[in-house]
Amino acid sequence: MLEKINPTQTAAWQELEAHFKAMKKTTLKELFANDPNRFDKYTASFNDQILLDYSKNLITDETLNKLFNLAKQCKLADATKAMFSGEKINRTEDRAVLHTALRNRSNTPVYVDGQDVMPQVNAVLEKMKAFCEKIHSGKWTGYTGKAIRSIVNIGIGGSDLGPVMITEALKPYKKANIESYFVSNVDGTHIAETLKKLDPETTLFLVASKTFTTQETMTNAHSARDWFLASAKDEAFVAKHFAALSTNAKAVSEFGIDTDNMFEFWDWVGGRYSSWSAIGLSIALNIGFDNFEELLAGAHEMDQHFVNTPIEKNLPALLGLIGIWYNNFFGTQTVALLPYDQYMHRFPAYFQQGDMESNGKYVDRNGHPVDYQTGPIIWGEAGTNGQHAFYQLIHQGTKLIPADFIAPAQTHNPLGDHHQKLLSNFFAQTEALAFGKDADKVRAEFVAQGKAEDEIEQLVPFKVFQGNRPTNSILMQKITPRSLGSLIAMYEHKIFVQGVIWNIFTFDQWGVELGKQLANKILPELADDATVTSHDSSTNGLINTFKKWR
Ligand SMILES: O=P(O)(O)OC[C@H]1O[C@](O)(CO)[C@@H](O)[C@@H]1O
Repeated sequence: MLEKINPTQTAAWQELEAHFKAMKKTTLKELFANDPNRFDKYTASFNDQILLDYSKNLITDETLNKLFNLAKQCKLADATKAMFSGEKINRTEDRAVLHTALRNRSNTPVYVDGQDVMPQVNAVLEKMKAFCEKIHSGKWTGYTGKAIRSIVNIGIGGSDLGPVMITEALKPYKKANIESYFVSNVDGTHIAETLKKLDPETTLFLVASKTFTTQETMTNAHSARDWFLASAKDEAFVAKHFAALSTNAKAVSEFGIDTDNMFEFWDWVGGRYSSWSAIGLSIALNIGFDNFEELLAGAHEMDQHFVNTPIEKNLPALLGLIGIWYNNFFGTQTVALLPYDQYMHRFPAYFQQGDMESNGKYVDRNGHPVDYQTGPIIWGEAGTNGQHAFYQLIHQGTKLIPADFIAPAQTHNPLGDHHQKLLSNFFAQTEALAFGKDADKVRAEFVAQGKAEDEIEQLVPFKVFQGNRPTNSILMQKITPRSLGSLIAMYEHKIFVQGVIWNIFTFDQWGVELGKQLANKILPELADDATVTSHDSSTNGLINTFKKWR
């Protein structure tokens, strides 16, 4: 059951506030100096695939115990049970939240409104498998009898970011005879530039939209259809080149896609949690269905870990609670996700939606504005590119930025000493952030270089690194479909843990609606050149200047 507990009213929160005052002056240097076993104590591993080192955080046993108490007092275990068992914890939409059922490889029944959802989940997976086989074997042919070579996923938000991120992250597993493309932006440039690379005879479009009403996706899908028909001429051929991934069968058939070519999912799958559903078809086509199943298996293993592992060794819970420590007590505003793996370059963007659309809420589960901070701003970039861009501010800026460093021990491209160099940066950065460089060390370096004393004293302040910047290191053995599935599920559950404690509804996203509504109101106003006066002066002025200049 999902209770409505104000976290700030719990005894644990009050204790954490008092503890924070005592901890404020502690440094990572002291914490490590006082405890030679800190690494052993503050690491948790998962299946020999993922090692979470959270020792470089401003925490002690006392901090962790108080955070564990907070989780208990906010009834995290009950909320977890409620989610996994199909309770309608997404109350503002009256929906269950069951992305975990999509990857429930143990096949235990999961009930929504008294009905086991597993038979339908498995049936869609079977349909996806059969479809992948037909495409990969060349049995599925286009309107001129040629095999399909290009897959274009048309979707946005959760119907795009997961497929893009996972396809990129798993590029080493890509099927040789398939090229994947992703079109999301309603900016005509996105589809126009993509279509330039395609041959209508060998292209399959996947229209990916939970609702099948999203303006961007439907506009792009219609443009793709027009482009296709300009060559194919006959609407009957659409069935060979368009498939739909959706919950909305009626809208799919109205668009003209044969419902035989529709891969279904359900309202209990949130968009940003939907890569495990039929939305993952573009992934399965790219890496093969067996690898897609591996992804599901890895996520399922993390689900089992999350449900069954005591909180002290529970990776998602640890990440979530340590995140709360910074967000709500240190007052940090952001979290950087920094994957040291080029294939993972869209990982920060993926969890930007995953986290910010989930926990970017100021109203609690009672409908009252909160008087504490909720979801952080998520951002990041692949290492080492980020180092040469924004790390200056993380090292020497005035803001405290907790960061997760993620890297695989094994590379898919063992080229010379590239990977050693990459990983030496991965290790060096968290060391530098934690321990910095004090004035004495800076001075000693200058002296060794033979610099004059007055010059040294002028430069010292600029060269000091205060350190004490917290990080998590997430070392993976290798990025494979299975381990990536586990990693994604770990972050999904981290978000869940935080949403439970903040007493917010993590699985709705009403905050995206107003902009959509207003855009729909403005769209007809752009149809002619008449002066617009129906808005505020800024909006009127911008629209009228646009009309003059276009
Ligand atoms: O899959 P759909 O229904 O096209 O929605 C796309 C995206 O739009 C959103 O509703 C936000 O605008 C996301 O939650 C969702 O992932």
